[in-house]
Amino acid sequence: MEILSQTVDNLACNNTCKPISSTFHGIPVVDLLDPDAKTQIVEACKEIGFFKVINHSVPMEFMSRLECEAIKFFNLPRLDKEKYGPPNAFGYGYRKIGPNNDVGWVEYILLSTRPEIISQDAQVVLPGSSEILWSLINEYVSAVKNMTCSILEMIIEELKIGPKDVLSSLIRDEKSDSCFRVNHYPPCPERQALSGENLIGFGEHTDPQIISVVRSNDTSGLQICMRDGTWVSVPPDQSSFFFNVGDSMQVITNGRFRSVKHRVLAHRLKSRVSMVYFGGPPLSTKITPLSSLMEEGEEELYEEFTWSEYKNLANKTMLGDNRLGLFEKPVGQ
Ligand SMILES: C=C1C[C@]23C[C@@]1(O)CC[C@H]2[C@@]12CC[C@H](O)[C@@](C)(C(=O)O1)[C@H]2[C@@H]3C(=O)O
Ligand SMILES: O=C(O)CCC(=O)C(=O)O
Ligand SMILES: [Fe+2]
Repeated sequence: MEILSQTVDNLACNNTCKPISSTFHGIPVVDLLDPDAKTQIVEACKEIGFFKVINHSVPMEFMSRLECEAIKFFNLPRLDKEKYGPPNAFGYGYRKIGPNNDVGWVEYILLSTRPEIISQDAQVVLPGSSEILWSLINEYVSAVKNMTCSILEMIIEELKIGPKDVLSSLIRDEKSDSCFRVNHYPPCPERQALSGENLIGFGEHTDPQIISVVRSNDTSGLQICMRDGTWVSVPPDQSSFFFNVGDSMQVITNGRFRSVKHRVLAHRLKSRVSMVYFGGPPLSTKITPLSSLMEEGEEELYEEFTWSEYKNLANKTMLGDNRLGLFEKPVGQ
């Protein structure tokens, strides 16, 4: 009990957070049927590193069926779920996020999307009775991956560099080190709700990959950090997708696109369920600015690294650390 109450206290959002404006209505919304969609996506990646996509190709039933099955899994008794964890690096996780003592008011399933790992995970991570959950995850991930590839191709077209599949081929590659996570944030405890504090569901961080795609139920909680350091709440929309620029994309564009800092606060009354696809390249990929994007005389802002090096380093950091900062070149060198 002692440990539990300590954990809860550690999770309270403290005063180091800058003031939060209420729900933000300025999130860029990109309608994929709009002829200007490509321009809007690139603009959003530069300005905020975050945008919402509507009129996409993923059927609503893929999302709602997966959400239903995931809720059934999270409703299992704790001991049953814990047979599939703690995640190493994949599996069921409860409260603990990553390998370095980060905690959140969250439970989750974390999976690789690599075919050989995903089939191995199927036995380890999910209960035999969850074959349905398993097939819904596969169906969902493959649809979201296709949509993500189209977005990456639109970005390349808008930047007027080629070839068109220079980024999408990385996440279509069968060795692509992409992963998928289903998060469940239970309502925050009564004690916390009464004191007026919000619990941190998932602490502030940037995603290390190229791009991440979030879909959630209708419960708010996701917040993004704007350029001036203020946190704004993203209004939930269960039929849309929210794209985050990741650290690797910031490097690939030599700082033109912004890897957005984000976090999740637990809701007082309602559960939040989110599904996040993280598009990552094969482990051996060199993460460097696209040469076709670089202007004459432009200097690379980061030291060269491979995705495997970055991932290994990320696993040694705390969630909120500035991982990319470790690779920044001193200005003027
Ligand atoms: C604390 C950590 C969890 C994390 C690995 C890390 O050491 C730092 C990055 C974290 C993050 C954030 C985005 C994704 O949710 C995630 C799967 C990822 O690739 O990087 C998590 C990692 C994790 O939960 O293992
Ligand atoms: O739950 C969410 O909306 C976002 C979760 C997240 O940022 C993550 O899993 O990396
Ligand atoms: Fe994230």
